[in-house]
Amino acid sequence: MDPQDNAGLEGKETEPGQVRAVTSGEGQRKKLEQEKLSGVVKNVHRKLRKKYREVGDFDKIWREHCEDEETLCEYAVAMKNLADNHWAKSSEGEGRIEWCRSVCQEYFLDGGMKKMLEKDEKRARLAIAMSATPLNAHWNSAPQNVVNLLFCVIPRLLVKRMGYQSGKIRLLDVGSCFNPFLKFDEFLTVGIDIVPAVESVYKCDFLNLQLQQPLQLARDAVDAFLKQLRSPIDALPGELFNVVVFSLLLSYFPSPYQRWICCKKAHELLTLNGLLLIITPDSSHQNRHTLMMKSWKIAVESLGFKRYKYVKFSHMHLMAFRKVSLKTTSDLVSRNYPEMLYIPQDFNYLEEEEFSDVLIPARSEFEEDQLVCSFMELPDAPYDSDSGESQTGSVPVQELEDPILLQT
Ligand SMILES: C[S@@+](CC[C@H](N)C(=O)[O-])C[C@H]1O[C@@H](n2cnc3c(N)ncnc32)[C@H](O)[C@@H]1O
Repeated sequence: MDPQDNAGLEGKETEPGQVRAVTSGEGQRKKLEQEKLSGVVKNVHRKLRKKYREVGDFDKIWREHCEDEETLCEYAVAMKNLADNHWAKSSEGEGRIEWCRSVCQEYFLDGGMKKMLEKDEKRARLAIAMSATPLNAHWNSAPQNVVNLLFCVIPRLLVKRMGYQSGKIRLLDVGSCFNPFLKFDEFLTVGIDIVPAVESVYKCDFLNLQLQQPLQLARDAVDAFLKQLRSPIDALPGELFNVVVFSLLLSYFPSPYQRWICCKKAHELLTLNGLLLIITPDSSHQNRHTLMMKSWKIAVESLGFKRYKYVKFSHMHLMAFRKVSLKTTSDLVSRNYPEMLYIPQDFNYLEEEEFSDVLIPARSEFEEDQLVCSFMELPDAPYDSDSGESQTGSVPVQELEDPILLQT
């Protein structure tokens, strides 16, 4: 052993109960390796952004990017190495995957979705009752067809449209890289990536994925369809998945428009009441980008989602959105929703630190707040939970967990 390695001992567990001495030399080597690997990843993102700023034509630079196999392979190897040897031990690394898993468990398996549906149903009943019965009218005098609608038709529709009822949760992991969800039994996982780092991930460019008509098949047949998929995937039927995951995917793209396209595709690929899970890196403190996250919420909800959970880890934001409507809002153009999916790096001409402890603030907080305020002048999306919930005085648990909502 290198004598230098004995300097500055750190404790590290090897087997339960046994503590091995690890040298600061080893720690230093690991740190350097991690820096080198995240440097590879960051460089790819930077280059893509730089090219986008210079050339402007995203389709062209994306084609060239996807053809640059050497760079992409280096990226995939670096990501896998980070995941296997560095992030796995940190709460953030494994934490984001565990968070996705626990949200899905609570929602699909422990009654979360049912609760949300009951809430939706109550709201729908109330809305119909308000519009169909004269003010102060007694329930007994409501016309028979309204009663029928309220108590027979809507509940049946809701059950039919639950999307997930039993069996494995069908999960699409976009930008999967090393297929972190494959190990969980409750999921039927489909991992896709432009450069898979492991064999179980299918090669697929999500931005150019063609969407087809939904399959009209029973659950088992849909599961069988997913199990027989082969690389590369160029097209998929709509309404196929119960969950779509974008873990550290959206910040890969240099413009908000590509992030928007991804969210729109996720909406089409999800069954009604399915979940879109978005994780995006941000090492600044919890409140630094509150308005940016509010802006994302409005943009994503305009597609027919409703935010269900939000949490901030030290280095990332984690959001869960439910698909609550088959339609997206019709007023997409005038409100410019795609632009609302911005990240600080979009404006940052000096390069930034994405996965590090400190995000270099290129714009002052004042400048950033000004920019976001221009978005905030827009009225809230139709499914804004802030307004509805607080009026009734009932504060559901998931809203309490949502620091952004509490602040606003
Ligand atoms: C930062 S890595 C995240 C990997 C993994 N999801 C995680 O959380 O650690 C981003 C991944 O997205 C992939 N990716 C980027 N654009 C994509 C696209 N259009 N379609 C599919 N995958 C894409 C990249 O190849 C890369 O593996």
